[in-house]
Amino acid sequence: MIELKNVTKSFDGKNKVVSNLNLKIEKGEFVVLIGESGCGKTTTMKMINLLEKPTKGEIFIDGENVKSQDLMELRRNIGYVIQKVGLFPHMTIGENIELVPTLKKWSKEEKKARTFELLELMDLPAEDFYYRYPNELSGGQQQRIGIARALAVNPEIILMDEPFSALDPITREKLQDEMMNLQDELGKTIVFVTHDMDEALKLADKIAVIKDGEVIQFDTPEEILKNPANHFVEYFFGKDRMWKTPEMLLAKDIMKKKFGKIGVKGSPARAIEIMKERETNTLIVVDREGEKKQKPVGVVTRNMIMKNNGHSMKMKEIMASSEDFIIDENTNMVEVLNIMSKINFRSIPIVNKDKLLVGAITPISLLNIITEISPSIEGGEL
Ligand SMILES: Nc1ncnc2c1ncn2[C@@H]1O[C@H](COP(=O)(O)OP(=O)(O)OP(=O)(O)O)[C@@H](O)[C@H]1O
Repeated sequence: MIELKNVTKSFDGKNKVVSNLNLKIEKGEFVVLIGESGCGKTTTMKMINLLEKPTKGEIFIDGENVKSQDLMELRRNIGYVIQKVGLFPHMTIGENIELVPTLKKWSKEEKKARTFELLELMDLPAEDFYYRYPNELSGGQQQRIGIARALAVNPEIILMDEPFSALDPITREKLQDEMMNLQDELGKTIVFVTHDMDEALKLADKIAVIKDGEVIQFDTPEEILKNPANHFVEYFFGKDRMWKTPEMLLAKDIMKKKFGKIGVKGSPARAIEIMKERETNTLIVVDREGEKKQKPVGVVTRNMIMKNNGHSMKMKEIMASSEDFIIDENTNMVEVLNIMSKINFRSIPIVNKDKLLVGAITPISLLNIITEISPSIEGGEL
């Protein structure tokens, strides 16, 4: 775990570049620092491995103050990747990756085995790349070497300062995907600086939005989009961004908590009554009456009731069984729309992990969410 406690940094003794900053990064978390140019992202990151010294405040790694650690050891044990990868041109790729293992006095065999392993991990055939020089590699390949080098001694923590920003968009996206796979596999604690919102939303477990050297929101990408801490965060990420990333909208964000429902033993007459009260043509059928701990078992529409026309029948016989279309509350909007397109009624039950009914999605709830997140509609242009 990395903890920054009341950290302040001033280069000139007057202006605070980082101001009383607090941040707690859990083990295995991928944290992205984002903010406008000059807000203090890089300085914050550099203080973690003491490339910059805090003017005030303390930084702890796994509970130990970084100040009390041997500086060289500290830096060698934290992987560091920067934008211009900084490979030494006169050294082979193998030698570049083996820099820290050499400083740590690993044996030749150990170093080579590890470097081969890392090159394969980076999808670069080791037999070939090990012996090449940096200028024989493309920008994307060099950046992969930079990551391999940062991983060489298998550090728990990796700091990455805009590592992909000098790359073309396609290579950049490819490396982001690789980074995500790598993180799934290795589970490192990663602190990643970027000013690219899409990159932050894609990679981060948590995003720290920094403004004037202070963290103004530290949360998951979903929360930052759904509940921005203030206008700056909302403006910074763009109000319509949520709409561009519908996979971040979950059923629980869209669903209505109040909706028409009826027990399996309810009569058609009672169903029609509830439909009138609720001004709806569709009800969720639940396993038992009462407000709590109900499980959805089906959906009934006015048409189904009319077609059956048997007043003595119960909902159980009339309803469409919901086995195929019950949606978990954490299902994303893209999947919700997909499921809704396959059914021919207008209300769909949402359940929690215990399969209990927690809400319903209807066309109205979808419309509400579109209105909420789409700036053009908000402007009254509909
Ligand atoms: N060594 C230094 N000496 C003096 N001022 C510095 C030094 N390093 C950074 N600064 C200043 O501190 C402020 C924050 O810089 P920093 O590099 O941390 O910002 P950033 O958020 O990473 O910016 P960018 O996105 O443009 O890289 C800037 O105003 C910068 O000019």
